[in-house]
Amino acid sequence: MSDLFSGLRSTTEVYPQTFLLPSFTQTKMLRQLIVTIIKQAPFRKMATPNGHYTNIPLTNCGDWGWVSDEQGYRYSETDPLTGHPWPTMPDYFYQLANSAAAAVGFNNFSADACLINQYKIGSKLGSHQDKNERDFTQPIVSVSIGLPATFQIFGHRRSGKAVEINLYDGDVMVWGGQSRMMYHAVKTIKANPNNPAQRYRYNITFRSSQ
Ligand SMILES: O=C(O)CCC(=O)C(=O)O
Ligand SMILES: [Fe+2]
Repeated sequence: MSDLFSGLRSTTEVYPQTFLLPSFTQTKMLRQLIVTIIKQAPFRKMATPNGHYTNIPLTNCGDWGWVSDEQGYRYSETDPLTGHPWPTMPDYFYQLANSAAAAVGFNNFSADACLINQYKIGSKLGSHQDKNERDFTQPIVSVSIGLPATFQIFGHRRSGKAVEINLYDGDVMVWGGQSRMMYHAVKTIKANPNNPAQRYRYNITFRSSQ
């Protein structure tokens, strides 16, 4: 683990091969880097195959970006909004993803895609699997910034009883191995009574897409 991202509280396995790394990172630099990224590739909702739009505005950085349109979900080397390559993944992001993965035993993680979601108060993310990547031996590394959230783990069923994990600014989750294909969701984001000025939650997921 690098000194930059050493955890303050202890790591827990919240579900088989799903790890919570509380306060693993500071988020000031991450926010600044997101500001730079969205100047080149703004947050946007994307059309979905069922004729709707994604609930959550999103963007990407890295060699590949997750995209959705009427045809389906996939990874693309270019931003459909601009036709340009996605912004380069900042080295700081790459180091963070690697050190989080390595901290829980995924030593060869190499993210080539980085999806950034923007949640406002009242928004949520429905149950889904992250399954558009090619190599399911590689984990997902997920970083929470801003407003708290409740992350739900359903396991191999889409719904039913969930394990609920509270996620706060700076928390990182890593899931891989037998959890890699788990169904997961984010419950409706609420205002933070400890910080009423906070308006958004950002989530960055690092993926090995190819
Ligand atoms: O926002 C989160 O914590 C999870 C996001 C997620 O599951 C996704 O982007 O696929
Ligand atoms: Fe996901």
